[in-house]
Amino acid sequence: MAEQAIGVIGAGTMGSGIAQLAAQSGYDVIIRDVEQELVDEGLDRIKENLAEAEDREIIDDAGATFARVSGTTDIGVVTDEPTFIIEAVPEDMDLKKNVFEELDEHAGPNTVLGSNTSSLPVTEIASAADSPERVIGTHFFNPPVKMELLELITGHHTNDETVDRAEELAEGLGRTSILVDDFPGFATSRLGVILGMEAARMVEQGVASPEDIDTGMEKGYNFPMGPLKLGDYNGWDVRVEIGESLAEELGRDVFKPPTIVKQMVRAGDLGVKTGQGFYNWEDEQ
Ligand SMILES: NC(=O)c1ccc[n+]([C@@H]2O[C@H](COP(=O)([O-])OP(=O)(O)OC[C@H]3O[C@@H](n4cnc5c(N)ncnc54)[C@H](O)[C@@H]3O)[C@@H](O)[C@H]2O)c1
Repeated sequence: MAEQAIGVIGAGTMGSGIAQLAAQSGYDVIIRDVEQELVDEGLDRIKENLAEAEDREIIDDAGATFARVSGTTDIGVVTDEPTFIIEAVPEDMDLKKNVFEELDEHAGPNTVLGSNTSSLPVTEIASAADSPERVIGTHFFNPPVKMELLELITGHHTNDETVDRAEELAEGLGRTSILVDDFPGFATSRLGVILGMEAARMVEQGVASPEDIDTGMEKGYNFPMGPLKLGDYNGWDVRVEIGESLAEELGRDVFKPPTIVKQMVRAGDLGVKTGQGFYNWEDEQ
């Protein structure tokens, strides 16, 4: 089934980014948040980003693209037309389960339900739905319009049709998809977090400067961006949270954040978003 309309739950950073990507790819999109003000903020962000994309000649007509996007606070409206709905509410299991219970109740039987979780078990999120076979992890990267990967995560009950529909959607959105089983850290965070934590441990031990460690990986291993710079972009608070949860789930110390990272987080040096991480980003604010 080719999707015509996409529903997005949550109009925050990722929800608005996914909605923008879908609109740019030719889909009609309806985005839902809990308050009208939040819906409007999400829509404004999409409108601004589309105008910028037009200025940079990435799209032809920002107005026509934005006309494909609408917003609502009503669960009945967001589940009315779309046959693929992507949840992008905060990373909280109870919240996500409530959303999936509600979506499962309202959405028609042909609707696939995707979760943009970056670390929570998809199987547990899906357990809130009466039809867990139509639930799949659809993990986009930030910002969704620029990052080409879509990590698809199959829960214990996810069926083949759901996987096919998610892979078709990835193609429709111009993303490259990978298919991953529901293991802690999926395929990307599991490797990415180790690299970031180990690079930070190397700074702590005085092995080399952040610049030299990153340059080593960029020039020697052909990484487009070194692990410390990437951690600054992701935010070390988010990295610490994922690292600690993976250390516990997988029972491996290599995921544990070193003291230098914990101290940076305590001091509020989270990376690009606060202007300081392993690098200074004040000029980029
Ligand atoms: N930010 C990132 O870099 C990133 C990258 C990949 C994945 N993710 C994942 O994406 C998800 C969303 O993250 P975010 O950064 O966009 O969060 P965010 O806080 O920017 O946005 C979440 C939005 O969801 C809304 N919301 C809460 N409950 C809702 C409900 N019941 N119905 C509709 N909307 C509701 C909130 O009001 C908020 O506007 C999380 O699971 C996160 O782990 C984030």
